[in-house]
Amino acid sequence: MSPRFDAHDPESYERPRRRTRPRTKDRPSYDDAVPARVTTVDRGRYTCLLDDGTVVTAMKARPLGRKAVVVGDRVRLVADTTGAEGTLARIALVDERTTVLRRSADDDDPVERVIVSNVDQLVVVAALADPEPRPRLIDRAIVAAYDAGMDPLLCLTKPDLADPETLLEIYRPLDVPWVVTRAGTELSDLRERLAGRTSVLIGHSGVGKSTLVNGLVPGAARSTGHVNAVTGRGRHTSTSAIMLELPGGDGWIVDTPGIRSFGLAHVDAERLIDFFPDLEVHTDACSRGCGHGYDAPECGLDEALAAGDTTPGRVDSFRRLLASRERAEGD
Ligand SMILES: Nc1nc2c(ncn2[C@@H]2O[C@H](COP(=O)(O)OP(=O)(O)OP(=O)(O)O)[C@@H](O)[C@H]2O)c(=O)[nH]1
Repeated sequence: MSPRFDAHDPESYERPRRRTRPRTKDRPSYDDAVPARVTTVDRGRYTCLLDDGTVVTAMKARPLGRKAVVVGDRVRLVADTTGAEGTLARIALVDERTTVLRRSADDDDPVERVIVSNVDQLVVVAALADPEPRPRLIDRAIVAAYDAGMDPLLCLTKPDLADPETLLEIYRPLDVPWVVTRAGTELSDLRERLAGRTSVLIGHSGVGKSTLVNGLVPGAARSTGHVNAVTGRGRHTSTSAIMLELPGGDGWIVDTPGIRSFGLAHVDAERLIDFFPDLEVHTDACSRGCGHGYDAPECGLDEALAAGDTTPGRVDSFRRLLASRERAEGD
């Protein structure tokens, strides 16, 4: 059996004897701890990148307890940080996160998962066909981005299979920037948007995210799958989030496993309308207390629909999301 503590464990040295001194809450200062960034997590092992490019494998130090450490976290490492084969560092501290992207499996799921931290742009990758685009999932992801204080970017893939125009008609009125990418091309529009930023890529399985990542970061070797002809779904070929530096040090991307749902249990139903700015402008004339839902009487959204100032698809997307959130909050 391996010992529970070793010489590097911050709690193990100068451990007071119980009878002579009361237990202190003071933690070691970690002055010598080495700053690093978590690039991927696999079964309790954290791959961390030091500022000088050294890749170090680490585990959590005991004082962190059950605190989650996620991809994107800026951490302080102690113990062996050489990165030499077979060595293991310890994550002693996690720096305060500037942003966190969370999602729950469903809107009423109390278990929230932090997917990634410290990113400033959320790239919603959606295929124009194979699998069919799912505007409601896209809308949810955009809401999640705004809620997390990140800038959304819509990235539409597989333009050789369907005309982007159909989907762009929905999203053009929003202020959400978009790019269209095709596998095997330069990806220059996307690169421009990613330059100098830290971006997380999310999207339903099979939309071509791994293909994009491989195009952006040569050598990333993200495995690509084939879309199942029957279900239209990818095979979930990517299993864990991973953070990669763009060539030339021009920013970072985080590739996440394909997702099927994007629960928003943490977003207040009342605030939802703020995340649909193209619809929000039509609610000025609504009476106080108007919830803008399906059954709201004399709602500005219905007037806008009647006047042709918005589309049924957009209003429906908002109202479905609202109904789902209200149901969850009423539980
Ligand atoms: N026609 C066409 N096919 C593409 C394009 N980009 C990717 N594909 C194909 O779409 C399939 C799925 O691509 P992946 O990159 O594996 O998709 P993913 O989103 O990473 O899927 P997961 O790994 O399951 O999350 C592959 O067969 C790709 O070759 C494109 O621009 N056009």
